[in-house]
Amino acid sequence: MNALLAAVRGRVIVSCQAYPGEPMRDADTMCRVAQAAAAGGAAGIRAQGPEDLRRIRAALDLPLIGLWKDGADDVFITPTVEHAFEVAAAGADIVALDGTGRPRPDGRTLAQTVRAVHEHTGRLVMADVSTYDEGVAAAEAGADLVGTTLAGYTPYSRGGPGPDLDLVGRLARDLPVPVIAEGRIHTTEQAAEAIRRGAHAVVVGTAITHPTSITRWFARAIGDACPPG
Ligand SMILES: CC(=O)N[C@H](C=O)[C@@H](O)[C@H](O)[C@H](O)COP(=O)(O)O
Repeated sequence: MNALLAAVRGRVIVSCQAYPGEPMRDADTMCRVAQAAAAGGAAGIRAQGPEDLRRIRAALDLPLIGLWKDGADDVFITPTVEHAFEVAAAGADIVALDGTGRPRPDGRTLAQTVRAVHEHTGRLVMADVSTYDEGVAAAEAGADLVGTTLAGYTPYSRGGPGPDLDLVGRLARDLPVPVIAEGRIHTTEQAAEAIRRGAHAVVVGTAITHPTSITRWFARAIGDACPPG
């Protein structure tokens, strides 16, 4: 097995991302968040945007999954080959990209995109998918690993408050490549269950690195528990 994949096997990868307009949307801040996650035992970091990736690459010697969210269209995770090349140039070891079957803005197929990343950058490709069929197709298209990242984020996939652990289990059982459990994993129990179901590694973002969401969860729970009056 590839050394990078071996290094994250059975471990947590922490996604360090802030959204446009948020107070933590700043490369130095994201780098510090990544360093804090590393101190807690993160086996790898997932981060977005060339600037954040460059900063994190310079500060940490951990496997780095990079992506670039761009565009409001359906395909927004590293939508074109040019985005993928930039992500690789910024220091990502693994380029994460949309692995659904939807049309890509540059007109390339997923297989053509994966091949281009392999040939021009030598990096591994993580295909972010939303369904079982997309996972199978992504592995056939040459993706080195498949993530359940987009489950619940396409109009035709299953959403819900928690992670799609059934999807994780089915893909892990059937795919010839490692499956990464990612998306709405909010508790340690869910993360452990993903590993039990065969996930190679677990990516956790919001529950570790997004204080606004975490605060909202507590505020809502306390509000619901508060007696009226
Ligand atoms: C759908 C989408 O755009 N997902 C993004 C992918 O990089 C991130 O916004 C998520 O935070 C990441 O996938 C981790 O998931 P969660 O934050 O639920 O643990």
